[in-house]
Amino acid sequence: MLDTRFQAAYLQPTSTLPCSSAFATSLCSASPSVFLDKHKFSNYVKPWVSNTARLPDCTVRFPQHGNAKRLQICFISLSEQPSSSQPAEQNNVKSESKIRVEGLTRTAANGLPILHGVSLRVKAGGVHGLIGPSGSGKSTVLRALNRLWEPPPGTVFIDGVDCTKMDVISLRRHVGMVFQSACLFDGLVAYNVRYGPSLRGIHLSDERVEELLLKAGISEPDKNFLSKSVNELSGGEAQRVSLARSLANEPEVLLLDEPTSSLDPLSTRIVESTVLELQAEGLTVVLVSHNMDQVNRIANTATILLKGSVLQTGSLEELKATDNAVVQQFITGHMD
Ligand SMILES: Nc1ncnc2c1ncn2[C@@H]1O[C@H](COP(=O)(O)OP(=O)(O)OP(=O)(O)O)[C@@H](O)[C@H]1O
Repeated sequence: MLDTRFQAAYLQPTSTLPCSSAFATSLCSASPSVFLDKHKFSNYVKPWVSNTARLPDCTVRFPQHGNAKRLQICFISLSEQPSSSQPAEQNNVKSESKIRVEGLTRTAANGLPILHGVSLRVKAGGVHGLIGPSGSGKSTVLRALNRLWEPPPGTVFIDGVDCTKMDVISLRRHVGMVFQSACLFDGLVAYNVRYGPSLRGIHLSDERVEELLLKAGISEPDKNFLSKSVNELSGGEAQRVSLARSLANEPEVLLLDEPTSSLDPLSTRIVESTVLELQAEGLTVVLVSHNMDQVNRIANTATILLKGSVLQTGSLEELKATDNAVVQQFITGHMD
């Protein structure tokens, strides 16, 4: 039986998605802590996926009969269930860092190391770039920050509180994440943007939805766009709708995993301006980007990761001033 919080989550709107077994595998490895009904899982997914442990991101249900390549996904990441532990804001611990990572280590199921003792700090209201070559562990660090995989206790702190001690649903509302490839719910654009607040009984007006879409870089988001099916969106539009959906929750921290990878230069600049505007209002941002120009435009601090270890972390000025030639190559965008 599932934890009662997650049974409740089953009642949330669902999305049915045709998919290949490869997609199912990547879904579960990208979100290794999805809660699921273990019986259905073992019937339908075991051949595809080895990690059955946890799924904080969404609930994945598999049909009892019929086409095993249709996943029914019940998203819970934006819902607010009763807290089983103290959320950060109710805890009186004060911290200079909005985010503190201390000796974060992860080892893959096959024993291969992914992260070795990563430590970094992000000040409240800062934009922190996570830089490094492909496979260096940037997304793994990012996903630990809102427990898309469960970091070891005592390694990830938000406002000084160990994130593993927080209610995961509350954590995710305050620490929003936008993935490189948008993962939208079946249905209309407006439904997606309204989804998080609607779970708290808040209905966003069309005007507010349009405003959020505009902030996310959609130019002239009119009623026609709001009533568009997400299946009709381009990759770049879907990425921006996904950003608008995160912004609708008014997060305190936004985790951005290459948020402009599918965008044209103009839309990229609009998203960057939004990040800077929100930062001015106090939002803390962690940005994974391969684009060093972008990091230079919007980040004030950064961490360079290399093979799962921190090469250097600090302000961009400190990184630029270092004598380390490898750091210099990263920071000037001459190595990736
Ligand atoms: N669940 C997992 N099981 C096994 N290996 C994993 C898992 N998650 C990540 N890895 C491996 O860990 C390494 C770091 O992956 P990660 O996605 O964090 O890198 P990245 O720096 O974000 O890469 P990119 O820039 O290409 O997105 C990769 O070699 C990846 O294959």
